[in-house]
This record gives sequence, C-alpha cells and structure tokens, in this order.
Amino acid sequence: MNTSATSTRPPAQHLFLFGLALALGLAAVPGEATLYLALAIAVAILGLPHGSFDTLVAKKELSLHSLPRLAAFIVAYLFIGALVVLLWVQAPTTALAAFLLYSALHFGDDVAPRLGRLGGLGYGLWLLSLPLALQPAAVEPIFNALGAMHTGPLLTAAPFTLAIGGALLTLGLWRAPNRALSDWRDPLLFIAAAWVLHPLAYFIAYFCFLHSPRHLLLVARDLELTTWRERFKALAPTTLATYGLVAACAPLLLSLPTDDILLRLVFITLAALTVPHMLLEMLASPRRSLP
Ligand SMILES: CC1=C(/C=C/C(C)=C/C=C/C(C)=C/C=O)C(C)(C)CCC1
Ligand SMILES: [Fe+2]
Repeated sequence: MNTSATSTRPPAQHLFLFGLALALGLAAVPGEATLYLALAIAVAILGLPHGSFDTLVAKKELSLHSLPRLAAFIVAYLFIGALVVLLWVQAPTTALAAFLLYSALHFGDDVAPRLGRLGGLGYGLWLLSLPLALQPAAVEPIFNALGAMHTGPLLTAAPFTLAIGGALLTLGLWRAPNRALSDWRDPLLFIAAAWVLHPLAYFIAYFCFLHSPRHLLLVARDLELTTWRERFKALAPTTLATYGLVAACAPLLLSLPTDDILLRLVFITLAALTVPHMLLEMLASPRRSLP
C-alpha cells in the first residue's frame, strides 16, 4: 500500500459540499437539457482527466521506458475499452449491470485504504443503489437511453443491494480506527442528495467533486507532481487524446436524440475506460508498496 493511500486524511474532503450546492443550483434550472449539457461538460473537464494520469502511472509502475512498450500499453488499454463498448452494443443490459457492479468496487477505492475492501464495496453499493432505490422512475429512462431496456430486475434489486451496502459500510466504519470525517459524513449526505437531486445532478456532485479530485490528488502525490502547472502538463496530452477519440465515435450515434447521444457518450466512455483503468491499478498498486 502506498503512503498516500494509508494516510488517515484523504484529500478533497470538503469539495463535495461545494459540488452538492452546485447540484442543488442546477436543480433550480428548468428543463432537462441544461442538466445533460452540464453533465457532459463537468465530466469532460472535471471527471475524465482523473484517468489521464494512467499513462504516467504505467510508465512509472510498469517500467515502460521504451516507446514500443508505451505504445503497446496504449493499444492494450484501448483494446480492452473497445471490448467493453462491444459488450454495450451486443448486450446493453448485461453491460449496464456489470458497469454498476465494477463501478461500486472502483468507487469503493475512495475509502478502502481506511475501511478495507469490503467496507469499500459497501460504500460503492450504497452510493450507487441510493438513486436507483429512491428515484427508480427518474433512473429508468436514463438506463433506457443507454440502450438497456430490461432494467426491471436491476431496479428491483436496488433496495437489497442498498441494504447489503449499508451493512458492509457500517461494519467497515465500525472497525476502522483511522476513519476520516468524510468516510461517514458523505454516505449520510448521499441519502439526502439521492432523495432531492435528479440522479444525474447527484452523479455530477459525487463524481466531479469527490471521486475525481480525490483520485487526482492522490495519484499526483504518488507521481510527485506538486504544482498545478506540472499536473496540468502531465494530464493534458492523454485528456486531449481521449476527447479526440470520443469525438471520433460521436458521429456513430447521430441517429439518436441529442440527450441520448450525450448520455451514451458520457457513460459508455466511462464504462469503457474504467475497466483498463482498474486493471492497471490492480497491477500498479502492489508495486507502489515496494521500497
Ligand atoms: C448511469 C447512471 C448511474 C451510474 C453511473 C455510474 C455507474 C458511473 C460510473 C462511473 C465510473 C466508474 C467512473 C470512473 O472513474 C447512476 C448515478 C446510478 C444513476 C443515473 C444513471
Ligand atoms: Fe475513477
């Protein structure tokens, strides 16, 4: 485990409060089009870049010192992402169910250094089950827009996954001597947020103002990028390349309504990139503990 991951105070503990205030403001704007646009812009600027350190992480932790090795890494990364997109095309409901499950695991990493793997899984299940359990009527059309039409079982399962997540999370918190303020405060805020906010506004607040900045600051610390200028320079090439790739895929969706295009671009991009991102973390994080 790296030193940053085990430190008791995670970075960006309070930014989430600001994100929630912003999401509440967003709720006051009439019409859903603003929300979809806000989602796409916030994810592109604040969310997506947190994965862009992956090229540097791979260079450092997997010792990719030559250009061919780095190129092979990028090709493998994109190939795995392409397989995920293929699954969305072939079997969108299965792809969505899998996405929710591995996202719960991935989001669990926000707290797992303190609450443990199971506590982390509980946190992820709690966070993602809340909007499904509290606002199924608002979530269902979003799932449909992603191509998943048989979402009944997913929505029916949500209260159960919420209960399991809540139990695992409570146990994790109970047993963690070094839990941080945000480890228990945020899950409580999630309840209120999932209750009052549109599920997409809820996602913006969590993803862009909690998950992404926290991951970004932790990885920047590991890579010893101390100034914002250094961090920006490190992130820019991969972020811009990802924008290019997503923009190149956009014309394939032109037969859909604009709202659906935005939703698919946002969530299927996240679904596709999260799989190779998680695989890299699985490879890289044990190496970080080496002296
Ligand atoms: C689609 C959708 C949801 C799930 C989103 C997920 C699962 C996002 C995962 C993103 C990841 C894993 C990013 C990586 O850093 C919600 C919020 C439950 C409800 C609204 C519609
Ligand atoms: Fe992430």
